[in-house]
Amino acid sequence: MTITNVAAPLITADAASLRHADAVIQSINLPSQGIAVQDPATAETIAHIPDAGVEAALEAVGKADAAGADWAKSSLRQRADVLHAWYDNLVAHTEDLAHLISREMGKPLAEARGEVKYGTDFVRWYAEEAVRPAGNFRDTPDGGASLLTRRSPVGLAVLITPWNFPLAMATRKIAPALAAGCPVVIKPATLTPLTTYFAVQLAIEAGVPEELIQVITTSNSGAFSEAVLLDPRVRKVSFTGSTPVGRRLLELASRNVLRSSMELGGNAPLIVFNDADLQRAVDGTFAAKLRNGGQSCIGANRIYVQDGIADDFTAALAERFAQVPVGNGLGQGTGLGALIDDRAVAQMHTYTNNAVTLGATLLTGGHGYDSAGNFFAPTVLDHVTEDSDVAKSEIFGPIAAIQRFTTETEAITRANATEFGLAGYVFTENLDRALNVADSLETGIVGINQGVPSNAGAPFGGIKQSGLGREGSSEGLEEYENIRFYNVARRATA
Ligand SMILES: NC(=O)C1=CN([C@@H]2O[C@H](COP(=O)(O)OP(=O)(O)OC[C@H]3O[C@@H](n4cnc5c(N)ncnc54)[C@H](OP(=O)(O)O)[C@@H]3O)[C@@H](O)[C@H]2O)C=CC1
Ligand SMILES: O=C(O)CCCC(=O)O
Repeated sequence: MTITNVAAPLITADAASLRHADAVIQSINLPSQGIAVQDPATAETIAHIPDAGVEAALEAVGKADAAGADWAKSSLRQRADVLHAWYDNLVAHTEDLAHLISREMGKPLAEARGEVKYGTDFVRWYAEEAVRPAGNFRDTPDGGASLLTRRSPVGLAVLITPWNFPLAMATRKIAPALAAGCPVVIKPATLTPLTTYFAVQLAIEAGVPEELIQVITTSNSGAFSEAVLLDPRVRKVSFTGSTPVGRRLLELASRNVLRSSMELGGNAPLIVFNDADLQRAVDGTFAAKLRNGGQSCIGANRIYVQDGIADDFTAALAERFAQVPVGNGLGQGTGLGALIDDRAVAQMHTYTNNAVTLGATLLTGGHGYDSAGNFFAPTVLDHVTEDSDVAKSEIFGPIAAIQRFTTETEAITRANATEFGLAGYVFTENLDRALNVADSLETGIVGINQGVPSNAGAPFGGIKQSGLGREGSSEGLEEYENIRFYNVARRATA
C-alpha cells in the first residue's frame, strides 16, 4: 500500500466562528513577534507568543515564589472563593474558550465545548475541595501520646502541559495547586499556548493574585526545565505528555528531590466480549477511539474483539467511522477536525501502510486529504497483527486497530502485554466478567461499558510506565500537599 491523499471536500470554517475565535485572540495580551502559533486546520499563523529564555523563566519563578508567601497563609475559604470566582468567569466565557481551543488545536467546536465543561469542572471541584482538608487526630498504639496529622502546601509547582486538551490539562493542575496553597509556573505546549494565556487572564480578572500564576512559553523546553527544576525555590513538578520527556523530567526532579506527578503515555486495550450489547460496544469504542481525534493518552489503542461478535462489531464500527464529517473544527457539523501537525498525519499514513503490509484489512479511511491543514480520515483496520506498529505504539490519531481473540484469559494476557498501564476498557453485559476483567487489567483506569471514563471527581492516572500520581478528585489535591504530624505527649491530669 502506498501513501495516498484524496481530493475529497473538507468542511470549511464558518466565517462567524472564525471571527469569534480571532476576536478572543485579539483580547489576549500577546506580543506582535515571537513564536508563531498556527491553526492546524489551515497552517495559518494566528498569533505570536513570547519566547522566554532561562532568565525570564527564573524571574517568573521569583515572582510566583513571592506571591506564594501570602497565598500559603490565606484561609481555605479565601482560596475557595477565588476558585469559585474563576470558575464563574470561565463558564461565562465558555463560547470564547471553545472557539479558541478549536482554532488553536483543531478539535470540532462541539468537542471544544465539552472540554470547557470538563476543564471548568476541575476548578469547581477544587473550589469545593479546598475547604475540606484531610487530616486526623488519633492516639499512638501504645498510649501516652496523640498524633495530629495536618496538610501544608508543598510549595512552588512547575506545571508542564500538552497540546491535546489545552484547557483541561491546565485547570486539572492549576486548580488543585491553588486550593492547596501553592504558587504556580505553568508552561503550556508551544503548539497550543493561547488557551492557557486566556484562562489565566480570566483567573486574574476573577481575583486570583496577579503574580501567583506565571505563564512561560519558550522554544527551548529543555533549557527551561533544566534551569527551573534545579531552582531551590521549586518544590513540585507536574507533567502530562510523552513518556520519554517524563523520564527526563524525573531525572531532573531527582536532583532537587521534587514531588513529581507524571501523566505519561498509554497503550489502552479495549476488550469486547461476545456477550456485550453490540450498540453499546460500538458507541463506546467510537468515543474511546475518536474523542479528540484519537489524540488522547487514554484513547483505545488495541481493540480486542471476541470471535463470535467480531464480524458484526467491525462492520458496525466501520460504518460509523465512514460517516464522520471531516474538516475545520470551526465548520458546521464537523465530526473529526485537523490533527495537531503534519508529523501526526505522516505518522497515520505510516501506521496504516505498516499494518496493511503485515496483513490487516483496511475497512474504511486510510488516507489523507489534499489540503494545507493536517487531516486524516477516520480509519478502521481489522485483523491487525501483533507485530504491527499500531499494536505496539501509542497511535494518537483516528485509527481503530482491531484484533480478534477467543478466550477471556487470552484477552487479558494480550491486553497486559505492554509496559504502559493508563486506561483499559471492557464491554460485556455479564457483571462478574466485567469486574473480574477490570480487576485483571494492569491499568489505573477502567471504562466498563463506556468509552470516556474521565471525570473531575475521579483520580486519573496510570500504573507501570504510564506515570506517577493522580489528578482530579481528593487524591489530586494531595499531590500538592505535604503531610505532617505532631506527636503530642499526654499525661493524666487526675
Ligand atoms: N499523555 C498525554 O496526554 C500526551 C501524550 N503525548 C504523547 O507524546 C507524543 C509526542 O507529543 P509531544 O507534544 O511531542 O509531547 P511532549 O511530551 O514532547 O510534550 C508535552 C509537553 O512537554 C513539553 N516538553 C517537551 N520536552 C520538554 C523538556 N525537555 N522539558 C520540559 N518540557 C518539555 C512540551 O513543550 P513544547 O511542545 O513547547 O516543547 C509540552 O509542553 C504524542 O504523539 C503522544 O504519543 C502527547 C501529548 C499528550
Ligand atoms: O492525557 C491525555 O491525553 C489527556 C487527558 C485525557 C482525559 O483527561 O480524559
